[in-house]
Amino acid sequence: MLYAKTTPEQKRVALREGLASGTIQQFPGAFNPLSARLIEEKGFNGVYISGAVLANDLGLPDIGLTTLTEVATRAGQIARMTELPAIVDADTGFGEPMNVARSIQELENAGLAGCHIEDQFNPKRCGHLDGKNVVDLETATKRIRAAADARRDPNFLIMARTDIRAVDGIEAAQDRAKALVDAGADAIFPEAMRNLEEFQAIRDAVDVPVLANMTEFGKSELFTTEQLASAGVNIVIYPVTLLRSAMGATERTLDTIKAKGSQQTDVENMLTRARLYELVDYEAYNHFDTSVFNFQVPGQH
Ligand SMILES: C[C@](O)(C(=O)O)[C@H](CC(=O)O)C(=O)O
Repeated sequence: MLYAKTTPEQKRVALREGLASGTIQQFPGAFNPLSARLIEEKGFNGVYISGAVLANDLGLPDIGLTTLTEVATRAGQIARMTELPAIVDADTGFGEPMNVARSIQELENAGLAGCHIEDQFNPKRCGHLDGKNVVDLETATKRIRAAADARRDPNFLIMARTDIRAVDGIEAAQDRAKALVDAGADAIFPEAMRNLEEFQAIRDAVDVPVLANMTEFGKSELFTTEQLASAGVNIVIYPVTLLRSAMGATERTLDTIKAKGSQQTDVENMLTRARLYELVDYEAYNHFDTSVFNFQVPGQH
């Protein structure tokens, strides 16, 4: 009950071990702390916290409008509710390299296991839209160097995301990935790869873990974990998938209520009261007194 028992330090070790395990790691995107619980219960390796989801949840587009405080606070609320490691989308790092350094320390404080910092210009765009721009190599590597230098826990994972593929092509993405690793990145997130060969090209260029972003309605086909693993990918995120599913169900139920005057026909698709209580561990709270204070008071037996 209450928050996770696993400490942020332990989660960071678990993330590193997972990445080194040789098994592709699956990180679905939680859209709130409760969905992180479900991700854990279903046996996934970790929780992804998407910048698009955090922005969209506030009714905003994903163009860099959210602040470090908002992201760290919400990501922390999600991370503390699961025993799994959580990694968060830190966009461009929320400013200049010095701001990036502070962002890393705040995300460590919030209990995250790692984050990714990207090389887009501000205002950033969704990685799967056209018309993106990337910063020059020096600016991109400074962000990563600042991030790597700032962390206090050496296991906090600094992942470099590059959006350069859409701007300058796959060879430029390979070159940039190499430079970002030289600057201190622990892993590479090559955004908007067109096919498995492109993932393989990044894999061949670097010797750190490679991430695949399996976001729907984007530029990448939705490959299976088996396909991705065969192209050398180590970790896959499904960033907006659960928000899209939940909002799809929400829209359908609203339409049902409107059309039929009742939600009755949708009830069978809902999480039951019992299941919801199970996810929030209701029973444990009910038994708090008996489990915590179940000892013999001296002199009273
Ligand atoms: C990964 C991503 O940055 C995110 O915010 O989750 C987005 C996801 C999306 O918009 O589908 C991205 O730019 O790919």
